[in-house]
Formats: sequence, C-alpha cells, structure tokens
Amino acid sequence: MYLSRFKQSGFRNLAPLNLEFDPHVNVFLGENAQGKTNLLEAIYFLAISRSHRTSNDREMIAFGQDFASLAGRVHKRQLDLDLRIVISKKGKSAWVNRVEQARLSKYVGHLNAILFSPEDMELVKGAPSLRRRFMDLEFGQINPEYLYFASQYRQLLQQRNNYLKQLARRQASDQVLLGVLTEQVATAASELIWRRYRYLADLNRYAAEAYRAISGQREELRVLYRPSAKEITAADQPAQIKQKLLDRFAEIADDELRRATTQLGPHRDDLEFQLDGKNAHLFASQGQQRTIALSLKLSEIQLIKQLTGEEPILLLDDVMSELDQNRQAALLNFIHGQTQTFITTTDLDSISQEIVKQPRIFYIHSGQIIEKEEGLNGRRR
Ligand SMILES: Nc1ncnc2c1ncn2[C@@H]1O[C@H](COP(=O)(O)OP(=O)(O)OP(=O)(O)O)[C@@H](O)[C@H]1O
Repeated sequence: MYLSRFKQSGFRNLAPLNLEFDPHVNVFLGENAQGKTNLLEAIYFLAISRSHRTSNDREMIAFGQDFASLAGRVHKRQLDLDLRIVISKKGKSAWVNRVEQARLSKYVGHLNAILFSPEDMELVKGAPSLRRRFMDLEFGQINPEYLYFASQYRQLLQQRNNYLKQLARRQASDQVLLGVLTEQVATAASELIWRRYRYLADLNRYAAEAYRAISGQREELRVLYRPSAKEITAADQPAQIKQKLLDRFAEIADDELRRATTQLGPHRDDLEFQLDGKNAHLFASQGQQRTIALSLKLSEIQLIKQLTGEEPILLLDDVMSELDQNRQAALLNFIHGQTQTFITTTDLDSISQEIVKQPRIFYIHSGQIIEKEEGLNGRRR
C-alpha cells in the first residue's frame, strides 16, 4: 500500500498543505525544529489515530487553533481509500471514504505504518512503558480486537484503581463491587495478554531473521513476554490466563488495598530481549541495541505483510545518521524498493545513495514544505 496524497491543516507548526508523494522514497530535508518530525507524526496519526510521542492529542493542535485535520489517499492492491481524521479539543473523529466511523478501532488498520525514530533506540534498555507502548501501537493496528480490548482494559483498570482508592480511604466498603471490577479487569487483561503472546510468536521469527541479516552475525535474537503474573505462560488460553490472574489477585488482595492500585496485569507486563539466551537489557552494546530496535521494526513490516497481504508504509525519523552503511544496506534489502518510505534528515549526505536512488525531496522550513526539483544525485526528475 502507499499514500499518494496528503492534506493537513492545523497540525502543530505545519502550514496547511496538500502534497503528492512518491510511491517509493520521499525525503524531508530541513534544519532542526522546522517541522520534519511533526510531518511524520501527522502521517503516522492519519494511519494509527495516535501519536508515537504523546498520548495527549491536544498537544498536536497548532497553537491558537481549535482543531487539526489530516486527510490522505491510500492505494492498495485491490482498492483505493480516502482517510480523514480530525483532532479537536473534545476528541477525535475519523472517516473512511467520507463515512464517519463509529469507533476508532474500525478506522485503524486501513493504512498501516511503521515508524522508526531515535527514541526507539531506548526500546531495549529504556523504561518498560516504552515496550508496552510498542506492543500496543504495533499489535493494535493489525488487530481491531486488540485495540478494543486495550481500550476496554484501560477504562476498567482506571475504575478499579479509583475504587481501590475509595476503599483505602474508607469512602467505600463494598467488596462485592471490587470483585465485579476484578473479574472484568481480568477478562479484558486475559484477551490482551493472549494476543500479545500470539503476535510476539510471529514477530520473533521475523525479528531473528532481520537481526542476523543486519548484524551479519550468528547471534540469535529472541523476544520474550514477561507477565507480571509469573504463572502465565505462552501456552495458556484466555480462560486460563484469566483464572491465573484471579488467583493472584486473591493472594495479593491486602497488598492492593494498602497500595490502592492494581498490581498485576498487562499495564505491568514487560518484554525481554535476549541475544543467544542472554538478557540484552543487562549487557547489549549501543550497536547491538540499535540493531535489535531496527530488527523489531523490520519484523513488523513482515508481520503486517503476513497478516494483511499489504506492505505498510515506513517512516524513518532522523535515523539514517544513526545507521552505518551496512545497516542502511540491510534496511534497503529488507524493503526491496517495495515499501513506501518517508525519511527525514538534516543532511542528505547521511543517506546512502543506494537507498534513495531517485527520491522525491521536500524542503521543510518553519513548517512550510516545498518540493525540490532535483534528485539526490543531481539528476532532474
Ligand atoms: N501544537 C503546536 N503548534 C505550533 N507549533 C508547534 C506545536 N507543537 C510543536 N510545535 C513546534 O514545532 C517545532 C518542532 O518541530 P519538529 O519536532 O517537527 O522539528 P524537526 O524538524 O523534526 O527538528 P529536529 O531535527 O530537531 O528533530 C518547534 O518549533 C515547536 O515549537
């Protein structure tokens, strides 16, 4: 799939725009703080209905504006689609072919996008919340049920936490209501955890392949799910996961009341990356961490292809200068010139000529975007 046209108004510092993209490679060139990341974020938001860098949608509305509007035309093998999403101070609304979607989970998935940014280098050693966010963003866009259970889980978890606080402050005493909330939280949690295991199993295969290709080494990358309820295993079905969670909730009831917050579940689970069976969190070098992060992103492209039959679009935010020639070449091999790619950079020389033989180049300055007429190698398009 690819994005042929993109329109926006009111998004961060970007001037209203109506751009036509190349089906292969598009490069956005500009100095720091001109709007390159904002443009990639806008394209990502059009696809996923969430930002990769903030969970506060309001932040993305341009200063002094009431709403931001993003629209694009997507070409797939069998059909073309018009997508539109509007972010206002009250929330967001989304349209597919001018039909408003009742739920965002019905909208997400029409345009798949993988974004790779310098912050992804933190995936291995950074906070667990980054790895949970990674799963939620990637698995949510390939499975509407995942999105549905994730949002249900978030709401139920908040209700349960609020109720635990009321119990702790003795503003409530109904243990039966706590039991009902616990049961509901465990149901949504089990569906979410079960799907995380499922997609990680597929992701693992592709990630190991990508790691070998990029590093040129024989080290074996494995990604493991680390549930906060340690009894849960990859072989469990949702019903078993739910029962194990309920058993653990019963065991830690006093502790939860004391702390007035839910101690177990997908919001506390984590991922562990292993190289040849050793925990990468503890020993991986900068280079190995970078290769793990890139392998994960590339494996998502494969996973999306496997599940949807279509190539997602790839957004590379200022990462080319972080990748040496070999890693850039491995990246090139993986995308085979088939994946529509958007690259931001402050310096065209940081991009291997091979990757971008004849890209479409856009200059970004103070949120204004203009297309450059010549390709990287000076030839006119
Ligand atoms: N809601 C908003 N309204 C208007 N401007 C905003 C908003 N949010 C961020 N900005 C502005 O956008 C600019 C940053 O743009 P962006 O993050 O895209 O930079 P960049 O070109 O990617 O730079 P770098 O190379 O440093 O990452 C800043 O000047 C910031 O003040």
